[in-house]
Amino acid sequence: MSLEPTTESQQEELQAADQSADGNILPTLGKRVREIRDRRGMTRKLVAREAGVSERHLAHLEGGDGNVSIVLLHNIARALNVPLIELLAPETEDTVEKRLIRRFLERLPQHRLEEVVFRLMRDFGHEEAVRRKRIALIGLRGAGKSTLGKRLAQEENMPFVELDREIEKETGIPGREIFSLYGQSGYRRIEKRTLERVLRDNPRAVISVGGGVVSQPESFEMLLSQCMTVWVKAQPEEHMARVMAQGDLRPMAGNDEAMEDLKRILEARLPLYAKADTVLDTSGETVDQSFIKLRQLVLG
Ligand SMILES: Nc1ncnc2c1ncn2[C@@H]1O[C@H](COP(=O)(O)OP(=O)(O)OP(=O)(O)O)[C@@H](O)[C@H]1O
Ligand SMILES: O=C(O)C1=C[C@@H](O)[C@@H](O)[C@H](O)C1
Ligand SMILES: [Mg+2]
Repeated sequence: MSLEPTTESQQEELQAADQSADGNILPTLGKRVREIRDRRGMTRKLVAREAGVSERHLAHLEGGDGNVSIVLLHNIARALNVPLIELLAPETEDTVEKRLIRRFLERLPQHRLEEVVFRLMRDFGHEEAVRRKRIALIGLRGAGKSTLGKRLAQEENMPFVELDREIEKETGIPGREIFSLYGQSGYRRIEKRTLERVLRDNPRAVISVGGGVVSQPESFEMLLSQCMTVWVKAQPEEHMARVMAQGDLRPMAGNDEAMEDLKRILEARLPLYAKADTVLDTSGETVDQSFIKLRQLVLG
C-alpha cells in the first residue's frame, strides 16, 4: 500500500496535520480513531482484535497519550476500513450531503458497492463528463479570469467566451451604461439570458464570468450545474493593484473607502465563490505560475 498522498486535498490535509504536530498530533490522532470507530459502531475489543493490538494499547492511543508504530497504525486503519491518511488528517468541513453519502456507503456491505458504482456511473457519469467540458472561471475583478482563461482556451483549442462582452454584444451597449440604464437587477437579468444562450451554444468552452454573477442565484446555479467552476482568487490588495495597473483608476478616484468596499464584497461573496468545484489562489504568483496550476486543476 502506498502511503503517498495522491490528491492535492490530501496533501493539504497532511500539511495541516503537520502544522498541528507541535504536541497535538497524538490527541488529534486518538480523537480521530475514536470518532471513526464510533461511526462504524465497532467496539474497542473488536478493533483491537482485528488490528492485532492489545485493547489497553488502543485505549491509550484513543486517549491521546499512546505513541504507536506506523505498522500498528496501518493495521488499525485497516481494521476500521479507512485509508491510513484519514487517521492523520483533521476532519474537513464536509457538506451535510457528503457526510450522509459517506455514512450511507460505510454501512453498505462490500459486495453491494460495485452496484453503487455502476448506478452512479449510469446516472451521473455522462452528465459529469459533459459538465467538465465547460470550464467557468469566477471571482472578483483582477483575479485573472480573462488572462488565464484566454490562454487555457488557446492551448486546449477551445472557444473562449467572455460573458461580460457577450452581454454588451447582446444589448449593443457598454456594460457600464447597462448598469446605469437598467440597474444591478436589470444587468443580472440580461446576464442570465446571455448565460443561457452561451451554455446552449457552447458544449465545450472556457468561460470567464463577471464577479457579480454569484448574486443572482439562478445564474449561479446554472453555472455550478453545467460547468466545471474555478474560483480564481487573490489577496484584496492584489485585486485592487491589478485592476489599477490595467488603467482603471476608478476604484481609487476620490474614494478612500474603495479598499474597504472591496474587502467587504469579497467577504460577503466568500461562501458563494466557495461553492465552485475548485479554487485557484493566484496570490503572490506570476501569470505563468498560476496558469500551470490552473491547467493541473482542470485537466488533471
Ligand atoms: N498570478 C496571476 N494570475 C493572473 N493574472 C495576474 C497574475 N498576476 C498578475 N496578473 C495580472 O492581473 C491582471 C488580471 O486581469 P484580468 O483582466 O485577467 O482579470 P479578470 O479576473 O478577468 O477581471 P475582470 O473581472 O475585471 O474581467 C492581468 O493584467 C494580469 O497580467
Ligand atoms: O464584481 C462585480 O460585481 C461585477 C463585475 C463585472 O465583471 C460585471 O459583471 C459587473 O460590473 C459586476
Ligand atoms: Mg475579465
